[in-house]
Amino acid sequence: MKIAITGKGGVGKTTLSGTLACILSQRYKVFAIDADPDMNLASSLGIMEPISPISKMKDLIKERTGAEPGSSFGEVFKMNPKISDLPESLSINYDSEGNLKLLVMGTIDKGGEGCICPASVLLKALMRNLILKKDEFIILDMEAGIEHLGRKTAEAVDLMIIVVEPGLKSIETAARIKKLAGDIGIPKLACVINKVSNKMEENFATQKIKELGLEVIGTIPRDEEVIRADMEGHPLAKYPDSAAFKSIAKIAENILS
Ligand SMILES: Nc1ncnc2c1ncn2[C@@H]1O[C@H](COP(=O)(O)OP(=O)(O)OP(=O)(O)O)[C@@H](O)[C@H]1O
Repeated sequence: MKIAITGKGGVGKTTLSGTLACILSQRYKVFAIDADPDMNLASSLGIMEPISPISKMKDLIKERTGAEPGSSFGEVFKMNPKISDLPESLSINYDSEGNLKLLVMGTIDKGGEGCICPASVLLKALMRNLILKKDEFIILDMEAGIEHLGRKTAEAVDLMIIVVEPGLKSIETAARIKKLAGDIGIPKLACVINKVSNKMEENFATQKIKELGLEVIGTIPRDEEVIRADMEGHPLAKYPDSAAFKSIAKIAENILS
């Protein structure tokens, strides 16, 4: 199953992605893909060493596409680089059993819309390969803009989760994501409400999401343990008794049911 996690900046996409990946990897093979420019997924898994994103692997980009990253406009390079071996060779094993693997995509400094440069061609090909070919769980931590998924890749995403927090800004972003997701053919959308402090906030967000015609598949409370885990550089999965972890475990069950 392929799950893309999106939403406005700072709503908790990475916390949800990392924790869901940990929970699902207890039963399934999981590829966690960091496609968010902030590249925080590794630290939400408790991996503190710096990781070089694929977008910055100059030698690899040159070897596979035949061109230097950032090469000048008009340079000829391969549009269909060979990438089938890369998901395994470039991923970082999170656990000793190899059930949870992490891939950090990185970002391309775009010169304009729809940048076609060697690095972006390689990343897109890699994403397509992972999403279309792998039958494991894929958890894709994304930025709010989802156009770069591309229509063909989007069709292979089974579920897109939009994370919202109680407040109109993240709901407005959810509305925009819903429209884009419809445009590129994402088959199923659902919302998770994060950072909920009380019933009033939960009711507010639930009502707004309903008005958008979206389903809520879970609510995560605002929880000091999430902040503690973040400060200590631990994954939230290290705090299985925390209210936030338990709520995400329920969301995982919901997804699997
Ligand atoms: N349920 C929660 N309770 C308390 N704090 C939370 C909760 N969820 C997330 N946070 C905190 O909010 C901040 C943003 O979370 P996170 O990095 O997961 O969001 P994001 O949407 O991935 O952000 P970005 O868009 O910047 O990548 C972090 O400091 C995190 O610890």
